[in-house]
Amino acid sequence: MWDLMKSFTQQCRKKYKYSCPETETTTISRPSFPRKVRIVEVGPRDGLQNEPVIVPTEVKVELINKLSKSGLKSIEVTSFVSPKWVPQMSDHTEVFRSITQYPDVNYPVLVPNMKGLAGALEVGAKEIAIFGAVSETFTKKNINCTVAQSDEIFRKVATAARDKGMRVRGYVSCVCGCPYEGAVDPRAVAKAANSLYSMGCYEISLGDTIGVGTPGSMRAMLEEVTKYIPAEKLAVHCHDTYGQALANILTALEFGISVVDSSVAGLGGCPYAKGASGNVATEDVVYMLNGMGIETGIDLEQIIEAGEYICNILNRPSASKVSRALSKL
Ligand SMILES: CC(C)(COP(=O)([O-])OP(=O)([O-])OC[C@H]1O[C@@H](n2cnc3c(N)ncnc32)[C@H](O)[C@@H]1OP(=O)([O-])[O-])[C@@H](O)C(=O)NCCC(=O)NCCSC(=O)C[C@@](C)(O)CC(=O)[O-]
Repeated sequence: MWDLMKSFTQQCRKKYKYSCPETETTTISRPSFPRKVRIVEVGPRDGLQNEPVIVPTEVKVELINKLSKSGLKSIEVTSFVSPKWVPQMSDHTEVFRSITQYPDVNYPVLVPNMKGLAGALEVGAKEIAIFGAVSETFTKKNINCTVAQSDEIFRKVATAARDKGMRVRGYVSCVCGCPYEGAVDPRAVAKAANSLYSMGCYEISLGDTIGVGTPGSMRAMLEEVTKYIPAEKLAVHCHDTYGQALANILTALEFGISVVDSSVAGLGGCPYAKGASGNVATEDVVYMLNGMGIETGIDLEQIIEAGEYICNILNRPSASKVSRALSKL
């Protein structure tokens, strides 16, 4: 048994390139993680879009203002999608116009088509996010078209937005699995990410929309995607349905990825991915990164306070383990 364990350990060392001295107390050399991580807060959009009861505009504005004070540099504010499809985001214009914008913070908005881009331009947004997916069924349910059609639409949107001087971020959904089609081929993820990259997206966020990924599937997917897109142009967007999000983020950090999407209080889910829970909680990501000595520039207390604020309004406990643990002290 012991021999078997020893040979397994040696295989793992080779595979994962750990260098361990053969002594009684083996120390595993640390993979080189990024020194700094930028967190993209998606709670006000990805988090709230799934709330069944309409959240008052002034609450959304107050939440975003609180988040702006925490040191976050990127807060996805709302989406300019069809109000028939996602009524919760129908106050996008008022929300965007009412928030206090800090000069060193980006306030991207999600845009599905040219009509959405027109709305974003009208309010003076400087950054948009477009969103593709690997799976045909998810794309049909989410934006009512095929993957090829969505590529065409987003290429037009990205070109027009960049012509107007806007920054464009791209999402790929279902990178570790699709709620309708199941397992996803990492090569298909690389193709979708590359397509967004070729449209001029400055960053591609890889979304584990239903949170089924594990460090194993995340690694396989990232190995494929990083063949085509440098790690410094990638972000990860991990939902925490199966409790794997922090482990998956750690895997991404090992690849040199230094941008992580997260949602205050772990709010959210996707209206077109039944059963998917919220994004990983921002509080939990910041706590982990603090513990690893990785800079985020974010004040954990202020994020916790913003999380408590929205949870009190929604009348539910926070999905952040860190926030729950600290509230018991
Ligand atoms: C794409 C459409 C519009 C197609 O929807 P459609 O019904 O095929 O569009 P249409 O062009 O036929 O238009 C239908 C109606 O919507 C209007 N319309 C059309 N576009 C807009 C617009 N931009 N803003 C406002 N109104 C719009 C349009 O004017 C028309 O109004 P009517 O003539 O019937 O009165 C629709 O499917 C849609 O809005 N989908 C968005 C769904 C969504 O927001 N999903 C969640 C975000 S994705 C996500 O959460 C995943 C992510 C990004 O977080 C990453 C991850 O976790 O994986």
